[in-house]
Amino acid sequence: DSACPLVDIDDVKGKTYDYVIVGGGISGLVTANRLSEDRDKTVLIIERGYFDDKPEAILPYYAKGVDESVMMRPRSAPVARLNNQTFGVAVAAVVGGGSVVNGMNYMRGSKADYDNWESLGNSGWGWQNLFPYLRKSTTFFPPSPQTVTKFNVTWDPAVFDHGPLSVNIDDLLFPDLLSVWSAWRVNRPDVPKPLDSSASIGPGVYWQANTIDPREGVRATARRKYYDPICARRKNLVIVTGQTGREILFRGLRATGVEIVSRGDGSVYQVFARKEVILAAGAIMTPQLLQASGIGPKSVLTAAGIRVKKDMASVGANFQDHPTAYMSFNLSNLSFPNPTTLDNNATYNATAWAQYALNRTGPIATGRGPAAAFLSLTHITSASTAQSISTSLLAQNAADYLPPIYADPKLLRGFIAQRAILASRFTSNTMSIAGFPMSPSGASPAILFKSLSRGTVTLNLTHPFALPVVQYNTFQNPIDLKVMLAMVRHSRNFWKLPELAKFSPVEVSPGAQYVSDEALTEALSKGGLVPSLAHPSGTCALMPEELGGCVDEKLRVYGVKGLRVVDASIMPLVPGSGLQATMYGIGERAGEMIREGD
Ligand SMILES: Cc1cc2nc3c(=O)[nH]c(=O)nc-3n(C[C@H](O)[C@H](O)[C@H](O)COP(=O)(O)OP(=O)(O)OC[C@H]3O[C@@H](n4cnc5c(N)ncnc54)[C@H](O)[C@@H]3O)c2cc1C
Repeated sequence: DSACPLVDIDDVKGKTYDYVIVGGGISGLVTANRLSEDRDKTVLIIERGYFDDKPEAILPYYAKGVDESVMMRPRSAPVARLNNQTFGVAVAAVVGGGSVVNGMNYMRGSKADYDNWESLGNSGWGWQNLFPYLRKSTTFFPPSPQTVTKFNVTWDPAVFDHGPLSVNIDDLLFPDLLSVWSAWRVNRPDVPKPLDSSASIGPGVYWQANTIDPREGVRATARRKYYDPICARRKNLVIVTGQTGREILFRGLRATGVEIVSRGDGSVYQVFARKEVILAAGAIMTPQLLQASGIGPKSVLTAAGIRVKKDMASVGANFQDHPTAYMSFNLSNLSFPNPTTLDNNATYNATAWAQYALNRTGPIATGRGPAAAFLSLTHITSASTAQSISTSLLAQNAADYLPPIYADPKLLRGFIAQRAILASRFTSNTMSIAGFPMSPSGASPAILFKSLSRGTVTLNLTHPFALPVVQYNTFQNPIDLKVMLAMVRHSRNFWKLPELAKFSPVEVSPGAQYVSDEALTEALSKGGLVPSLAHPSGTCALMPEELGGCVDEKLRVYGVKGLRVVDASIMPLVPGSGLQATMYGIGERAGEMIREGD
């Protein structure tokens, strides 16, 4: 299926295409697929990475780790409130982008997450408008009837379609999952009927799908599902690999093409866009490319010696991710098999690989986490605490807890608009603020979905074409820490439930000895807490320009012509979920919108 002709760079140099897309990750490949449905239009994708056919890119088993050979890992700037640690920033560089290396969890945000986008002044970007595209991208594969019955797995078939991306719920569910699952549902009359998280219902305890094709037992990637099946037939779609788009070319303020540097020999050449240049390089690299091309904060561009084409503070601001406390517990008396059996039991391991070789099923064809609790602030604290957090948030002088770029009045106005929406959601039980993936192994991450702190992505001032400077600014806003501490305590209390006593859970990280706010904060800030779950977003936000937006409702970059952004940079507020489901939906929508000349 991947017998697609590899295009030589010499065939592309100096040529003109209708659309030039920078980045062949999720959004780039989905957009390209839909654009090239019109055979009269030519589409070129420029991708920094290469096609990767290693087992790591194909077997679901390998999602337990990340194949570093296809990653760029810019080192973040020190994070002041995490003991000045620096962190490797997860940026995929491979055809298929994040979909080739990610954890394969397929989850959509809740309705509220997308409605928040619309409330920021982005008409047509609420759940109702986005849902058809989320749905359109997917085909759902349930587990076997036996598994469905034994675990009472539930989902709503109406939220899936017959789209290119196969998503499944694993057939292999570990027996102890039943205990953990029912413990999450104890004392939770307010949590809605469990479904699959793709139903976007809001806070609750849900099954969650994986981007796996169970018919072949392989990871379902943007490449495998949106590129391989069409590449041989669509002569109007071309991808060049190992090529980095380093500067957008302009005639006046109209984008006319891209300057490219070849990873192989460093040669530099140009390609041209008759209609549009489309950025799909992801939330870390797109703002870098915009800034390197003269679109970004004047202060940064001037300091880097770049001529300002459009002074825009929003490029690289509003950076959000999901800080995560990797809590863990030692569990005893686990049933057989459990999530650790594959690594600990040689016989089971050998049988699993044999089963995979025979018919592509079993543990090697299985995803990582079939279920998670998505909780609101009122769930993890109480209605009155949530109210007081919301009130104290609104009472803050916003600029006190934001990076210096927010001296820009539009950016500050935009943040204050975001804050008003989040503060009201904090008390409403419509939006998940914390995620707790569920595994009967003792691994118990606590994911903060709704940071109020904002990071930045900025050019390396002395080497503008090098990897950018990533400032997470985790916990700059003290409310984030307050919520994270509440989440850690919530998780501790969870593992003390009588329903889980048979496992005799013992907290290993951060460690039960850390009790006070101060002790817990110190322990977390020295280790176990990371600023990112590889969900960078927001760095060229879809918002009105007077609120510090970067792209308009048609994803066009403000102030210039012929230039759009379609990747995770556009999310004005990060959803309470992994990002890939939303990125497939945005790619679908962008492709249709651009094709129809909107
Ligand atoms: C390790 C990891 C685990 C994750 N786990 C999950 C998960 O379990 N569930 C979930 O929902 N989400 C997960 N995600 C997030 C999800 O995969 C991303 O949000 C999603 O891929 C973003 O899509 P995108 O189109 O914005 O960017 P990407 O998919 O990252 O695509 C960007 C592409 O642009 C290319 N590129 C960058 N710069 C240039 C340039 N200058 N020139 C040419 N090409 C360029 C890159 O090589 C890449 O292929 C994970 C991500 C990672 C990295």
